[in-house]
Amino acid sequence: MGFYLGIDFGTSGARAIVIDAKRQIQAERQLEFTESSDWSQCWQTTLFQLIEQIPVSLRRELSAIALNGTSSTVLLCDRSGNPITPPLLYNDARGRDTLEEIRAVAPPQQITLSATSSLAKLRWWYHHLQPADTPLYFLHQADWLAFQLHGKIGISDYHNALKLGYDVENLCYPDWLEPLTAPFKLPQVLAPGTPIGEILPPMRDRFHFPPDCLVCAGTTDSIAAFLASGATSPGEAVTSLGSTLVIKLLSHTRIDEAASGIYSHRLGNLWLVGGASNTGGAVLRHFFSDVELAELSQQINPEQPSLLDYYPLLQPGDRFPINDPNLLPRLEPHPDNPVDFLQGLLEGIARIEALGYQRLQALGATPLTRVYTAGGGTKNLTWMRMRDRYLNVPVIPSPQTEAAYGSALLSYGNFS
Ligand SMILES: Nc1ncnc2c1ncn2[C@@H]1O[C@H](COP(=O)(O)OP(=O)(O)O)[C@@H](O)[C@H]1O
Ligand SMILES: O=C(CO)[C@H](O)[C@H](O)COP(=O)(O)O
Repeated sequence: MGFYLGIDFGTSGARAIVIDAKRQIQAERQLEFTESSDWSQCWQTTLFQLIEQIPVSLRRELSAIALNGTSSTVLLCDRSGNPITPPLLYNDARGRDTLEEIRAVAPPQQITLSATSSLAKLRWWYHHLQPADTPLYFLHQADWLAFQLHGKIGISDYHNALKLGYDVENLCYPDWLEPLTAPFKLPQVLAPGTPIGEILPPMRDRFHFPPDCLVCAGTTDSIAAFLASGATSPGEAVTSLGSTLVIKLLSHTRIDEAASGIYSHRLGNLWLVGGASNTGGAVLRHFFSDVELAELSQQINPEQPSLLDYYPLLQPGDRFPINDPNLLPRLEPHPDNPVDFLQGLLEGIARIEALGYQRLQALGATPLTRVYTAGGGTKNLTWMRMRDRYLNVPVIPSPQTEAAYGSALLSYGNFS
């Protein structure tokens, strides 16, 4: 007995990692999402297919499972967990029109004051769905996926619940939130990693899990990447260069500033301060294949700054370090040489990252000492060198870059 399973639902695919009690990886599997018109169905199928790919000898000895999902990807379900409307994805900004009603009651620097926050999405549903005669449960992606395994409806963790307005300092929903969230049922919130319950018998039988295998409260994808990195000292940070750019700095001080989309997750008795930008690998992938990215990057001289001044976005709107749902992309002029264009994009993203860290320092976060890097951009050493130049601290790949590894550690109990 003694294996731990972490499952990461990212923006473009899902990964599973099994570790042993010495934190060594015993199995790793991944699946890309296919373009889907039914996301919840796609996630459920992917979850089950991923589990099936884990060697049955490991599954038979699993002690615990934890999942992470993309932050602010949310669902509305009936009491059996059936989604009653398509999920709203992490970057869906349709809630922008509800910000005034949130601003009217929320404290001024609340992270819910963002067009993509979970609360803004809940308010959008409130205004656009027919009233239901049965209770409707508001869940995050990670909550809903864990529910498939433990079967208890309405349970979340305080990482996922932050952008819904949960008070992570006092561990309760604040009074100002109640009038905004009725009549929806909000999840009960547990500390990430807390055991929720044993695996459901049909899941146990289908996947050959032991009956006492526990399903634990999860986290968000970029916090899981932080946990995987091994960063533990205040001043250490992790930048996730996946489809989006997310930065997280471990700090003694809590910081929340709505105008720059800066917020603080709780991590033990410290804070993970930072924010998430819509820039990142998704913009690179729009213009280049991964093979082109690798080849063209080798032709860039990282010591020679580009003269291009891009703010790479695929559509108007950013969350951090400028929280403005109407912010325009800046991708002109477009040089003929693809190497120059790619250099402009990589530098533009590096400048946004540096601006984010500068803002955190200006607001009083613990001084930055080093930046670990997780996500698909980690393999780009040219980019790493450019970022080193902008950040002025060592930029190094995380020893473990996969969020699924962080969730596996969570299920092992390291962070509860
Ligand atoms: N050599 C590279 N340089 C920079 N970015 C890369 C490179 N290879 C892949 N990527 C980027 O990595 C991203 C995928 O990373 P990943 O961590 O899997 O994302 P997510 O989990 O957010 O979907 C893609 O958007 C792609 O553009
Ligand atoms: O952009 C994202 C989707 O990949 C990030 O997961 C997200 O917004 C970061 O949020 P959090 O700090 O709550 O983990």
